[in-house]
Amino acid sequence: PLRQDELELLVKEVVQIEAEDVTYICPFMGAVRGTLTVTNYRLFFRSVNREPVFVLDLPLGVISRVEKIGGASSRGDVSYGLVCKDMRNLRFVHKQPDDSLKKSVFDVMNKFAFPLSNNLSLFAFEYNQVFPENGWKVYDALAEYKRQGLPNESWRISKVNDRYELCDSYPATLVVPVTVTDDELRRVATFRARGRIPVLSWLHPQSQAAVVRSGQPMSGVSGKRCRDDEKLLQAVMDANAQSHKLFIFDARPSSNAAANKMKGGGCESEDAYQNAELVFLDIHNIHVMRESLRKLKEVVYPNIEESHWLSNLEATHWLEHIKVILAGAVRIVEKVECSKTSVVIHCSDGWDRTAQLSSLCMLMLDSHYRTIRGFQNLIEKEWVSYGHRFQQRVGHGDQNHTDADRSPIFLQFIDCVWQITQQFPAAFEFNEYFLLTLLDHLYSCLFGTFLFNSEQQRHTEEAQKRTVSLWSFINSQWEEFVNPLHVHYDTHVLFPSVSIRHLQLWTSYYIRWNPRLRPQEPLHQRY
Ligand SMILES: CCCC(=O)OC[C@@H](COP(=O)(O)O[C@@H]1[C@H](O)[C@H](OP(=O)(O)O)[C@@H](O)[C@H](O)[C@H]1O)OC(=O)CCC
Repeated sequence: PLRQDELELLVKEVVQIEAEDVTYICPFMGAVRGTLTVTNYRLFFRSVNREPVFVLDLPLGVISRVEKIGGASSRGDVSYGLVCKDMRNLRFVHKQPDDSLKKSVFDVMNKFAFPLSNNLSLFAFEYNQVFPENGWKVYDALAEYKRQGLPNESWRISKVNDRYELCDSYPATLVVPVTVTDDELRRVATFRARGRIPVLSWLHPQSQAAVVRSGQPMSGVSGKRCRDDEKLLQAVMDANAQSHKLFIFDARPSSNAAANKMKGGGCESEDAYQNAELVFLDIHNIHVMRESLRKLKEVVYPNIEESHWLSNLEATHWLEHIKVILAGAVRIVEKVECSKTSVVIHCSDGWDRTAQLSSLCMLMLDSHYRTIRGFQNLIEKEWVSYGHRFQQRVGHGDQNHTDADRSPIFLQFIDCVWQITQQFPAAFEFNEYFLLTLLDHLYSCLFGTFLFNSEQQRHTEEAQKRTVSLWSFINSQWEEFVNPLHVHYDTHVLFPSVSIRHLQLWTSYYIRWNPRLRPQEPLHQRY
């Protein structure tokens, strides 16, 4: 590849402004003078009069907010802070242009960093690079269900959501027990949060035990029941000859499930679901997770206070949340694999914690998802097609950085995947660089894969025609993302240890920008 320190424009990428006398205030090296170039996709800073040259190459989508720090100094210098979504903050000082009419480089940066707030479209809708493979074809729901041996004598493919009229955040293709009719499904949809009815995510190839996902039952404070919902869950259980029990995993703390009753939500009562056992997994909500990452960023960037490192890390609760999510997924895997029992996973809405749990348990249960293409399928299925609200959780191109619906749920999932790769280094076809690249493009707004909230929205906005899939790019340089240690075992089920002693802070991601700490060296060995 070309030398990284030259600005290499992508197709449709156009320089918007260039400023000569800009100084980057590096927290580690101090002031670095250089030129700052802003394009419709990225910010590119290159030092002058310095060996080796220092470069910052940042997709504008990573910027969470640009804030002016203080007014112009006596010498007309203005200082700006760029708070980023990828665990770093950048600080620049720029000589205010003499005639204030001229747009400053930061005004231009603001405009292209927040296109949605400036009546511009995301760069992904201009970027039309052609790759050897069309990544939008990587995932096909029917092919994936066929791979799982579906439909079969117990499970059918329903078209009840064909034009998203049953549930606008679900995919058009749903798998349900053969004994439940579409009309019954429509009645169940009125009883489950946002119409997100219990549907099949994964079927065990040997035991036929099922992993089913859904939104919470809208039982409310009065404990309303829905016969069709009860029949559906009974049919899920009956579809598995191996077991006379159904485990319902409610991802939430039981207190939150109770609190949701006030808003009409709630959980399955054991008298209404006689053959079901209800288990709460104590995973906190999106607000708790957003706050936890905010605290983690504070303790890792820019400086790591050596003396209180471990207590500061513990105080963020980040690794505690990772542990609880992994522990929940392992409990589900034990039920499905060892007890051959079918499970239903839900939370409040069924698009954050439920997606984390269903995708993590499928990753442990089915080695297909541990291949590069299989993992792409897993994300397209359990996250993209089942309506994880990527746009809302990330806030692509939107300047409203205080939006309480933003939350690092997908990052948390990738962190959990990374933890499992550390415990089973040969079990995955992909490497750490693959996971880091995915996260970079969660924010970059270069590809269409993570830009929407639902399959319906993706169809309406013709995402597949108007944007490039991240998988087109990934699969065009496949060898970069392969794990050399990988050995494929078809029927290997992974049971990761979830004790906090075996979990690690993912320093290659969270402490990526502190050059003094070489990420390949685990942090705890340094203190
Ligand atoms: C008095 C009014 C009661 C009330 O507002 O209930 C609302 C709940 C909000 O429910 P919670 O489950 O705590 O929080 C919800 C979940 O995080 C859900 O994700 P998921 O898909 O993982 O479910 C998000 O989509 C929702 O935006 C969020 O509100 O708030 C709480 O339960 C907080 C209790 C500490």
